[in-house]
Amino acid sequence: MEEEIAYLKGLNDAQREPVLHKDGALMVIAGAGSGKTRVLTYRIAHLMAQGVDSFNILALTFTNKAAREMKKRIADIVGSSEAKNLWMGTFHSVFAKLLRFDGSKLGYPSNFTIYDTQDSQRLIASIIKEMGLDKDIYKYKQVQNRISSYKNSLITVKAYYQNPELVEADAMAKRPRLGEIYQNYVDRCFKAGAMDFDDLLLRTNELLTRFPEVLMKYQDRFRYILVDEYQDTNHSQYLIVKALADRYQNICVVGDDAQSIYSFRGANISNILNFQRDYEDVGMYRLEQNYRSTKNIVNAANSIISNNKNQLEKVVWTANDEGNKIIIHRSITDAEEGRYVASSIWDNRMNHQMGNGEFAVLYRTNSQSRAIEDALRKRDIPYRIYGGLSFYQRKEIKDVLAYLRLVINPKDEEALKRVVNFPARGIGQTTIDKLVVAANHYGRSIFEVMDNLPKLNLKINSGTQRKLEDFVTMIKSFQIMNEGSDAFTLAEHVSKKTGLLLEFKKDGTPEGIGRMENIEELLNGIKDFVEGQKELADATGNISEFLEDVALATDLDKDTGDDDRVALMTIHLAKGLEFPYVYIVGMEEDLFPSAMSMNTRSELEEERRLFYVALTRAEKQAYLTYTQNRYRWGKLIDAEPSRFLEEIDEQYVDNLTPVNDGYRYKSMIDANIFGEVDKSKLRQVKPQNGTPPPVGSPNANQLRKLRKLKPELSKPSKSTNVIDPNLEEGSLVNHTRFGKGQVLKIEGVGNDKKAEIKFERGDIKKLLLRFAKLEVLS
Ligand SMILES: Nc1ncnc2c1ncn2[C@@H]1O[C@H](COP(=O)(O)OP(=O)(O)OP(=O)(O)O)[C@@H](O)[C@H]1O
Ligand SMILES: [Mg+2]
Repeated sequence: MEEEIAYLKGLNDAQREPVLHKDGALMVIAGAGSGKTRVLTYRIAHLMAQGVDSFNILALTFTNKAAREMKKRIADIVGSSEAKNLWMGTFHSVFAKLLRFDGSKLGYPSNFTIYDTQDSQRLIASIIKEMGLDKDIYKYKQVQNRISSYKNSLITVKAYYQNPELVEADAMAKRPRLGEIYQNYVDRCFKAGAMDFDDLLLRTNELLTRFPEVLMKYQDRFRYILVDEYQDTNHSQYLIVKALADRYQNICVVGDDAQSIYSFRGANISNILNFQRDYEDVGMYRLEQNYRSTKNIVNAANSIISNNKNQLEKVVWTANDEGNKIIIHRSITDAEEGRYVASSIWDNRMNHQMGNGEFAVLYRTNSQSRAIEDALRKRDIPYRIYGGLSFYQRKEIKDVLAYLRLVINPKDEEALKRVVNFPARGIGQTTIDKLVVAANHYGRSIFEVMDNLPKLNLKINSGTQRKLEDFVTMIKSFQIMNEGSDAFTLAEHVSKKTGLLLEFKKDGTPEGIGRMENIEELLNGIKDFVEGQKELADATGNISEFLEDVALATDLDKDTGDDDRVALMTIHLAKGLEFPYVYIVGMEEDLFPSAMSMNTRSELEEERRLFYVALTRAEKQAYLTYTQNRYRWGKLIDAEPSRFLEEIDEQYVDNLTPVNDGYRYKSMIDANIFGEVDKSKLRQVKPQNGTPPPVGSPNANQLRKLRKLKPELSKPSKSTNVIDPNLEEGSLVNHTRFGKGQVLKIEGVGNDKKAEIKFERGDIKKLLLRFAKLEVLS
């Protein structure tokens, strides 16, 4: 009879079993893309179809987005609005809701505030300051981490003091007063009627243990409990689930030990291993068929994860197409990496009629988004940053840009209003209002009014008048400096001289420091821009060129309501999601694997699982990119390719083409993949030193050597080229930044040789061949 239920046709045999499993405990352990989430979804639909009241079902997902999608899918399957009644969401959102009902028993108001991580960090930073502790020893982020991990292990302040090992460990780490900070922090949150993220779990546990009648109520309510991504539940979450499921034991969990990536937040893989011990008569299911990805991607992912010693035995295969090989791309700088990603997305969109939403760019840390964002903006490719603000939307970035705009155009009113009193210099709103009135009256700009105060009787007191004049003088001094300086030199000077950097630095809060770091990152970007402009024969690299560049770009920030955007996010956030095209950027040692996670085997294995998660997000095509040099704090750092690149079985990878400056992955690879360029027409550039380049993909050994091969060029500014003798008028070329184009004209000799090129994007540029990153296609 069950075979007749139409929706079960959407499942294979192995998936159908756990969906149809009767009451009791069951667990599905299976690799990425094998339909675990699908099983969970269908099981809920099936329960409802069998008459289980939707009010009695609790489903815990990894993201709220996943919950929304699941609800929609369930509504589709059971064809009713009943799905609305399901309690479904992340642990945090579901238990925040529960605490709003019953948290009053613990003394919290029902409208308690939820502190996000930044709020918590800020509070901890001020407690450290108030206690007069050394902030270099008591680093607020570390302290917050520590407190968070105690909470997730249900170690209250009292329990902390009762555990000599913990107290000792903190004392050894020169933080003997950590317990006091913890106590103060808890008190302050409580007094403020606030819970932090960890409290949402900790207090739920407290509620369920201290008040049996509350526990009974929810046990009775949630007769069926389902948990996605079970491998990443922490101890606190584990205990909540266990308590709630204890009465009926109708619990279904799905997970993949190979995708456990939150142990740094206390996730505990033993939850999976102990499941059979925790419940009676557990139904165990395995799924092996991956429906998401091509054979190449599935096999490559398997080859990576096989390097981990600690893992459950598992098979993953797919009946999907072979697909394209994974593309590895090397660039000289992170900016070039961004441009490669943008141009590749551009090409894929064109050649495969793809929407922007079918692309994702994944990175290990948030700050990597800047270079990618810059490149996407330049190509007018809409994107969305998940889990953070887009770079140019940030307040401090807008502040710096406002000053720079004023240097170029003091009449820029918005810019002037934004910064005339920031950092604060005692120019109040009344004064500004007077200036605006006068400006309107005389038909002049506010700046001009400010510049002529003695002649205009505006009834502004002499003290304020002086402050206004100082501001004018400062902007004028920037203008003078601008005449002989490039954009970076000026921007750095402006950031310091205006007091912006200092303002955020002395603020001392985590937020202030974050803002300061963002300004540094902006300066990195400007520096890189200046280097790039050196290629252009008619560019100077000054600030107005930079601003023009950004102005075009920032238009993209305006929300057009268009949801078709490239997704940018950290790998951690990408868990459970899927995209046809996935770019994993920054495949470099110390970045991925992260420098902070290489001390023990288990840390390294977690990084490897993270890589496995990243790669298995891709349906059709995966790109892995890395760069030889990366800007950090305005300095160029040598980077080595990630060890993970070597770990992929080479048969699934399309790799580098050697060129004269050591090796370089060339954009011919992607051109070739998408059938635009006949590979045989691509010439290989001869090496300078006479040794013929190895042909084809390098093997692991070659890659290893490559990792050791120090980049010849430690700064892009020095990266002068040997001009390709085949370059002539009419040649088809590919530029790392501007894409494909045709040479219209060549002029000059020697170091001055320039080419005028019409690019496919529509613009004509004159490039200095000595610097231009050009490749001759034919
Ligand atoms: N039997 C099936 N028929 C068709 N498509 C399927 C089937 N099973 C799964 N899929 C599709 O395969 C993709 C992967 O499924 P799903 O997201 O459920 O896998 P998962 O095991 O949860 O993956 P992850 O480990 O990444 O969370 C989804 O697009 C899903 O709709
Ligand atoms: Mg899933």
